[in-house]
Amino acid sequence: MTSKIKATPLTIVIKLGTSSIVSPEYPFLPHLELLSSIVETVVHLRSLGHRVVLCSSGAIGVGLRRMNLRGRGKALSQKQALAAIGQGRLIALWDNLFSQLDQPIAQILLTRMDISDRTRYLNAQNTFSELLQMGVVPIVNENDTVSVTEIKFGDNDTLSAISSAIVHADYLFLLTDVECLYTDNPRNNPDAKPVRVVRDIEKVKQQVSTATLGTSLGTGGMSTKLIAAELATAAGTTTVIMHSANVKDIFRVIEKGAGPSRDISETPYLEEGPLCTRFLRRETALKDRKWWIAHGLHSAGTIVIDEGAYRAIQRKESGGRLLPAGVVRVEGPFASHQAVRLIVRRRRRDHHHHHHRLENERNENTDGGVSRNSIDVDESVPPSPTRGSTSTSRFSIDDTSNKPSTLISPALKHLAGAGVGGEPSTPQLQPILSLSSSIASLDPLSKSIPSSPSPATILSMSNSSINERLDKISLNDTEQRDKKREEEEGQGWEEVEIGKGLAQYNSVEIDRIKGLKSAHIETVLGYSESEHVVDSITFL
Ligand SMILES: N[C@@H](CCC(=O)OP(=O)(O)O)C(=O)O
Repeated sequence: MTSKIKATPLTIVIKLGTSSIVSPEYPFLPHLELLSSIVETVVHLRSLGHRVVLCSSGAIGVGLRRMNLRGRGKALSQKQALAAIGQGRLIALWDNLFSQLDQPIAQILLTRMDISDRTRYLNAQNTFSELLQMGVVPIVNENDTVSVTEIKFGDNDTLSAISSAIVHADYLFLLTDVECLYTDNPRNNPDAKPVRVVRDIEKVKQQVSTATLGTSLGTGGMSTKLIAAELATAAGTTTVIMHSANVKDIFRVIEKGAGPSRDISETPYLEEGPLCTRFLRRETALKDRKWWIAHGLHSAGTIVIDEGAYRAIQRKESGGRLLPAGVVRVEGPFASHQAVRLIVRRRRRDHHHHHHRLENERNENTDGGVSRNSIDVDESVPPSPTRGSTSTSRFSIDDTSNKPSTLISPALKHLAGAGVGGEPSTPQLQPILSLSSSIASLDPLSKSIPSSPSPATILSMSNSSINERLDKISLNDTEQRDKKREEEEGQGWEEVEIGKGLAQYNSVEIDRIKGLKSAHIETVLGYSESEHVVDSITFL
């Protein structure tokens, strides 16, 4: 299989979807042969000195089998109950298989809330690190029992990417029931070609439609895999989509390595070897804290800045901090020290010509809907729609490549949810309501945002009325912002999301001092905590 010589130790995350763990139809039998081969691979990787984390879905599927049910029902509570039934048995199954080869495992159940809170994030990181040092294989799943919409990752592809960032993984393997990303749906289009290497996920997302619902049990699909790849590569993790039946190819992939190079001439070997799609990690990975701000932390509001401010905050001397003078608009409510999205408002750059140029480029470079600039298409391999699997996965690729490209990072769109749209099949993260971290720390909100309840009002409301109220606020905000944006776009302006940062004042305060020099902060607010309104800025 591979040499016995110890390799440079790598940290490897392997994600297995529900379809790889149980059969998608009643009676949801576990794929024991496949699971055993995963276990052998992981133990072999460990014997070569690598650290391995497994991200395992399947709790609901195993729960269904235990209860002898035919379907999981629609209610969230039903899914949660089934996950609670199945998770124990799922981990017992893994423990059983791993213990045959004397490999200890650990169970890690996470929710998005654990990632949004810096202390909990660091605690999770410490636990992972300790386990890996002890030679244990952590097995991660979403903590479905407590994971309601507001705090859900939604799919384990995203969870595995976040786990990869937490452990600073070198590789993330997304094992699924197709071999790789294709230029089109190989089931419907015999000319569909495998995509071997992806250097620019953003381009691929614009050019390949990946609207897939995943299997009947899983929630992921090709689109969530691209989002996961975007998150993981930003954290410095090379991400690989591979058929779970080909799990032993992992050795060949890591033997070849996959540097961050964007230049195909530097990595020609990547186009050969096992059939899979490799997303090359970003040349400059975001540092842990910056990645966490950009992707782990939920943003509570938005600050729109002008182009001058955008130029200023890009300079090193700014220290990644924003002065109030450059603020054009504030969308809240948010408290000081909460994360905010940063958007630059700028004149449209010859939009018409730009659009046409993009169209032309797309037509010139496209074969089966995918540009050759951003990906490498394998002409030699015939399309082979899934093998060895009874899965109902719809690998997709209905063509939506002509849709206008979004100005907002799809990864953030997926994670931030409210107010920035999202793919219909992807669960959205709603505004997180943590009474301890968000509401209790809200500074008094002035009457200048009439729709915003005061903290006292919020605290006296029931949880459901708080949620309703916040939903309304964010809906109003979203509607207003969309309307304003439409008006402005018509007048030759556009707004582009550029990053995130930590607010130094609350939304009402920043609204009052926007456009002013820092020296005036004290005069207007009666005090001045900082001359900056946003700190720790992280660009997308
Ligand atoms: N956490 C849930 C499944 C989440 C999910 O569906 O993930 P996936 O099968 O990877 O799309 C479970 O263990 O059943």
